[in-house]
Amino acid sequence: MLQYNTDGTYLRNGPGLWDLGDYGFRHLFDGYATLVRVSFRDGHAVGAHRQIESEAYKAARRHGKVCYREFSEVPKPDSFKSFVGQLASLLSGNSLTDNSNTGVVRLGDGRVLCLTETVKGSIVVDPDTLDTVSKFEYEDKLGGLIHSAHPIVTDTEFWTLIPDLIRPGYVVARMDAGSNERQFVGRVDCRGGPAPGWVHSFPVTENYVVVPEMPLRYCAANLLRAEPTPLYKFQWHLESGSYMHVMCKASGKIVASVEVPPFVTFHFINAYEEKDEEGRVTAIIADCCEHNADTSILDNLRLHNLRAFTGEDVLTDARVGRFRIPLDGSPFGELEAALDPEEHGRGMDMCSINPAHLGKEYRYAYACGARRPCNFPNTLTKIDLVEKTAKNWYEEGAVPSEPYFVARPGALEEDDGVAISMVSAKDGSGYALVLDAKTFKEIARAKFPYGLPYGLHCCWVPRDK
Ligand SMILES: CC1=C(/C=C/C(C)=C/C=C/C(C)=C/C=C/C=C(C)/C=C/C=O)C(C)(C)CCC1
Ligand SMILES: [Fe+2]
Repeated sequence: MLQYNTDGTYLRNGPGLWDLGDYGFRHLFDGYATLVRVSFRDGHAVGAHRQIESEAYKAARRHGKVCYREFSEVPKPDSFKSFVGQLASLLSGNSLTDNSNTGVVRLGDGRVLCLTETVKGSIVVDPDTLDTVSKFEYEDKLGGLIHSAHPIVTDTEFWTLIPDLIRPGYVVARMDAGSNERQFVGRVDCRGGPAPGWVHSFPVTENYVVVPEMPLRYCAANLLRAEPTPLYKFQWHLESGSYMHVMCKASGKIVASVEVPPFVTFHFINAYEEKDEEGRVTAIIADCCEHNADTSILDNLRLHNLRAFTGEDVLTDARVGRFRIPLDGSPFGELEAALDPEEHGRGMDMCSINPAHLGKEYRYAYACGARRPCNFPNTLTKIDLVEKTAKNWYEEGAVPSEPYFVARPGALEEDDGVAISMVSAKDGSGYALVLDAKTFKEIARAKFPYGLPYGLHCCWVPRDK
């Protein structure tokens, strides 16, 4: 029995199936999407899980092999002729996967959408039955084969970033809730390197969209390769420089474009406008889970490494990277740790915040941290960005997923609510864990009758919506 007074459904998406008969994927991000739901009602929790019926998943089941280009694996060409065919289908996007194994969002109109980095991998699901309902197709002419896996979604709108690999840059687009038509807002041209930097996510403030350009850039040649390269579909171009661009949401104009120290991030936490005493915006503050400009995290997340913990501390260090992007025309921005990374064991990823603070000044972030030695983030951490401290939850041998913040209905304080995570216990069993977001102490746990695979991102569907 759960003593928890918010009714609704917690959904979590992630790559949950890595084996096809005798064949096993090698990277965490390749797995076919598994959707999990935990519905809270009158103090009770009921759970379910289901595979998302993407074309890539169905074809793999049918043929017993990889049939589309996944994060690291590609279908094996049977002959040179078929390789040429694959090349053509890559350019048209036909061979790209629609395995929507990364995020799940509830749109303003109530539709629930699972997402990955390919545009075609946007799939509408039913949050109650976990049925795969339909493809989500854009009804506009913006095109693009890939996009940021994390759009910014509110009750009224949807912001997305579309990298342009032909003319290196990014298109910023917005869409009204209830619509399938993105509107072009503006374009950012890359300042360095042969291709745009990987944009798994990006932050916004009330008035601006922040476009990161990191030196880990898409690589057309690696997209074509049959075997995974050390950086998969990407390449590290330290010489290209790293930049942060700021676009005005209303006009689409770039109001700042600064060079920053090199960085590697997948997940931005939040951003807000810094103001002076007269209320003028002087800078943009943008926070992210930053991997100390080291791409080894991608290697850390190979299944071979994740399944073989030897007791050695192999998880690379990460921090809350805080960018300060001045709006006074200065050419450089700053990047520093927002708090001492030791506070969260130098592990930092899979973050959430109180959505009421999206794009605004905020104090708390929830994420996965580390208790060392470890090969994967193994704690839940609540970051206090004002006090520069962290509260940590840890259970020996357990692997928790993203702590997802859900506000208490009627909450006035930023941390009045719960953080929900799904935990794989040391013995292989699993449970949903509900932490009081204020104290970061356990309120409840609901055991599953069986263990579930690791998963990535979450959303919350309130019961009366
Ligand atoms: C399928 C294609 C691609 C796919 C890219 C995908 C599926 C990217 C997924 C990225 C994810 C899930 C990133 C999550 C990061 C989590 C971290 C760092 C957690 C750390 C824990 O400490 C492209 C690569 C876009 C190319 C086309 C084909
Ligand atoms: Fe992500």
